[in-house]
Amino acid sequence: MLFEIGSTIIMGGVAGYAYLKTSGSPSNDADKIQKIFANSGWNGKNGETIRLQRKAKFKGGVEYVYQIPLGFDRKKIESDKHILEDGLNIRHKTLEFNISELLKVKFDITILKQIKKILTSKKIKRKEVELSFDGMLRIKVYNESMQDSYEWNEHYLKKGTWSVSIGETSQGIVRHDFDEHKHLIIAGATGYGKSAILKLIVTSLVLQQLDNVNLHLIDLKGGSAFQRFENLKQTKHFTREPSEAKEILESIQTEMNDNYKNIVDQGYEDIKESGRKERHFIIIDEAADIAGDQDCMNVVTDIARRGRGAGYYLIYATQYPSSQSIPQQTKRNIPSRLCFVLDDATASNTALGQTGAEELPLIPGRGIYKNVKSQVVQTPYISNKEIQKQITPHIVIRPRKEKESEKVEPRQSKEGGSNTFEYEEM
Ligand SMILES: Nc1ncnc2c1ncn2[C@@H]1O[C@H](COP(=O)(O)OP(=O)(O)OP(=O)(O)O)[C@@H](O)[C@H]1O
Repeated sequence: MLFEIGSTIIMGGVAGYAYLKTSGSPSNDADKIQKIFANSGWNGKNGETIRLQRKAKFKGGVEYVYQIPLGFDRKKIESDKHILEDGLNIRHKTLEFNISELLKVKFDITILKQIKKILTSKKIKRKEVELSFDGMLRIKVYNESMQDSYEWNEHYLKKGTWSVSIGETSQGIVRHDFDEHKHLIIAGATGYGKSAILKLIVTSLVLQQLDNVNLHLIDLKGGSAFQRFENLKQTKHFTREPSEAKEILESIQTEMNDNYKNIVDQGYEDIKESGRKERHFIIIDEAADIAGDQDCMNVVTDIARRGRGAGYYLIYATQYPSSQSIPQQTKRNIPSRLCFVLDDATASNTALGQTGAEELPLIPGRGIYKNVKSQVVQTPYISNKEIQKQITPHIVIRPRKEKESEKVEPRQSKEGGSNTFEYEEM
């Protein structure tokens, strides 16, 4: 009996200690935000600071709404958002705390060691912050950070649409709707998820729009990320050679011009209004490799400018964002960006139009998706094995360089059947 009482007191004490040590009341965040702003010199021109107007709880966090003083530089806070996050996390860590683990503690001389081990082995949840401005400054403080990885599964698909799941946040899935926002620029240092998201986009488009999607894959990275898609019936062009890229781009441009003319001649504003179902995706991975070829870049710019009306959408990926690899005119026509971690603020500015990508944590798949607003996302990850499983039914056997006159009736592949292709990623 005495032992039971003793152990209950100890457990209660330990739980309380863990809570006090790691948690704070959410209302303190408002004070902390105010202090962080003051210490960071984020003031208006005459030194006035932000004023809290209201706060409201939402599922997963609290939103603070502030009045901002005149002359307030919002870009500065956006780029230095990490200071806000670090400040909010200094004494405000939450442990994933499970009482059942404490109940397993043995009452011997190692008890303190056991408890310390439990506490230190727990994953610390970091609070994340989202900023937005609509005349007021809105700061959303999330109680939990997003996971480091989200495995892809079929619930990410939105069949029959051009809306592709490209990210997870603690608030849910973020989608890029190609019929709404058209083209997309993807940038990021090597090894942080460019190829992975491109493969996910291609796989999603094929599964969502089997009969309507046309793929033009230009893979200049020297690897084999796109090779598994080469024999899809939806793949109209495929190359890994910069020398072939020009020919392919020019033939796409000719076809786009004809389609555009047809659509406009019939009195429609764009492909969506015309009711046509097919769309074309020109996907260029390592666009920097054709940036020096003015003819190629003229076509790229033309697709970025006029492709939206004809249903020709560009996905333009590079690991070296610079004014040469992403020309100004191309950038102007592609407001949507997905950016993984980059080396410095200059590269982030070029790719995203704002700094911040250089501050992203070094987690593959962690990026900033910028569309109407910019938000940090974790891209869902689809393994090569899963891609193979999903696309195998759509692979056809056909001669490598097929000419119109030589077209053979494609044979459909069966999953696991003799027509399956296996590729090793380089
Ligand atoms: N969204 C993700 N979630 C979890 N892990 C990921 C994600 N994206 C990529 N990875 C991991 O990072 C590795 C590198 O990703 P990926 O090949 O896409 O990088 P990359 O930016 O294309 O690099 P490179 O330019 O060198 O090819 C992958 O093999 C995978 O293990």
